Formats: sequence, C-alpha cells, structure tokens
Amino acid sequence: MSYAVKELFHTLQGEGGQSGRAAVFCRFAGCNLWTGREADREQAICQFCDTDFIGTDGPGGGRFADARILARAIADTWAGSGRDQRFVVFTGGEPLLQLDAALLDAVHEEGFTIAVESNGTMPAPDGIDWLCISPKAGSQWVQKGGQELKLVFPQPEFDPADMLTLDFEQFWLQPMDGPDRVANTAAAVRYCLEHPRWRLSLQTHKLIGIP
Ligand SMILES: C[S@@+](CC[C@H](N)C(=O)[O-])C[C@H]1O[C@@H](n2cnc3c(N)ncnc32)[C@H](O)[C@@H]1O
Ligand SMILES: Nc1nc2[nH]cc(C(=O)O)c2c(=O)[nH]1
Ligand code: SF4
Ligand SMILES: [Mg+2]
Repeated sequence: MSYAVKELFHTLQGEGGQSGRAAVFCRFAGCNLWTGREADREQAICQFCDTDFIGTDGPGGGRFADARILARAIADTWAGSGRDQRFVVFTGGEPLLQLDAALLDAVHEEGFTIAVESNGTMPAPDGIDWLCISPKAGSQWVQKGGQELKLVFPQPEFDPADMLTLDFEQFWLQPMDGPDRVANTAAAVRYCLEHPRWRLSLQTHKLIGIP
C-alpha cells in the first residue's frame, strides 16, 4: 500500500509524556473528523484543529510507494547521532487511517521506537510503542486504552473525571489553543491542582517557536 504524507521533520516532541524528546514527525495527510479546509471547519466534528494536513506538499512530504521506502525516508530525516534513541511520532491528520503493520515493521527494522497521536476513532494496530489518544467530543471513541490520554480542554461534553477508569498509564490535560488559550490554560491549571491524577500538557514547541 502507498502512503500520503504531508510532511516529515525532525524536532522535539512538544506535548505529553514524551515531551522534550527528539523525534521524527511523520504527518500523514487527511483526517476523518475534518476535511482540513477552513470553509468546512464549522461543519466538522473536530472544529479546533491547529494543523494543516491537506496534501503532500510539506517539507519531506510526498506519496510513498511502500512501507520500506517511507521507513527509509523517516530514517534519513533522523538527524541524531547513530541508531540509538531513534524515535518517530506518527501524527496527522489521523494516522490510523494509513498506519499499518507493514509500516510499523519497516520502521521498527530501522531501529525506531514508535509513537502515535490518534483521535481514538479507530482501533489501534498492535506494535505501537507509545500510543497517545486525544478524544474529540461528538466522534465515535473506540480506542480506550494506550500509554497516554491527552484531553484537549475544555470540551464541554467531556468530564475528565469519567475517564480515569480507562486503561491509560498517564492522564494529560492540554489547553485548547485558539482565541481562548489563556482562559483555557488557567482552567486546566486549576483542574490539575484540584485533580492531581491529571497533569498539564503545554504545547511547548509553540512556546519556543520550533515546528
Ligand atoms: C493535529 S492532532 C493529529 C493527531 C490526531 N488526529 C488527534 O487529533 O489526536 C495532534 C494533537 O494536537 C492536538 N490539538 C489539535 N488542535 C489543538 C488545539 N487547538 N489546541 C490544543 N491541542 C490541539 C490534538 O488533540 C492531538 O493531540
Ligand atoms: N513539536 C511538536 N510536537 C508535537 N506533538 C504532537 C504534535 C502533532 O501535531 O501531532 C506536535 C507538533 O506538531 N510539533
Ligand atoms: S482529529 Fe486531529 S487532525 Fe483531525 S481535525 Fe481533529 S485535531 Fe485535527
Ligand atoms: Mg501539532
């Protein structure tokens, strides 16, 4: 199978339990909860997205004919020394629309630990080393286990208290970016102070101006 990739870049994971760690980001094109077009945002299931995931025209992006070719491109994007500590984050768009066993195997063969950022609307395949689920109100949430739950906050339909019985190791609140970012951040800080199983996930890459 071929893969449509918006961009490939090497940066620090900015969010959640792996934040600060060097990673290749593989951003797949396309999402099942929004077309990505501004004209469609108000009709979308997910309306607060901060990402351009349309097309394959970003840095390092393109259509990759098979899993080995994409895995090789990911390895070529890793700018760290040697094979040690190689880490890839599959995101998008929605990565589980395209990520399959062949690609997971090929990227593992290149020596990478594999993280995924998903909206949780599809079951995750086996073989992911670090699965982050970030559920979206109004969607069909099916993947209810993983390493971290990263709830963009606030989403009025979601009460974080209802999520603590789910099968995650870590629970993160990430303030919703946009016009209410400052108020959302203050609300998330308050919530974490009062409910200490939740930790605050800031989008640190935005704070320091890296991709
Ligand atoms: C662009 S999404 C791509 C992965 C997947 N589609 C998802 O939603 O989890 C990557 C991460 O950014 C988060 N995110 C998107 N828009 C955001 C915003 N406006 N404020 C805070 N986090 C946001 C998502 O919830 C997700 O955790
Ligand atoms: N630095 C950095 N960290 C991230 N963590 C999750 C991201 C994403 O868009 O999925 C992201 C991103 O876009 N950049
Ligand atoms: S599910 Fe993820 S990629 Fe899709 S629109 Fe929402 S935040 Fe963006
Ligand atoms: Mg991002």
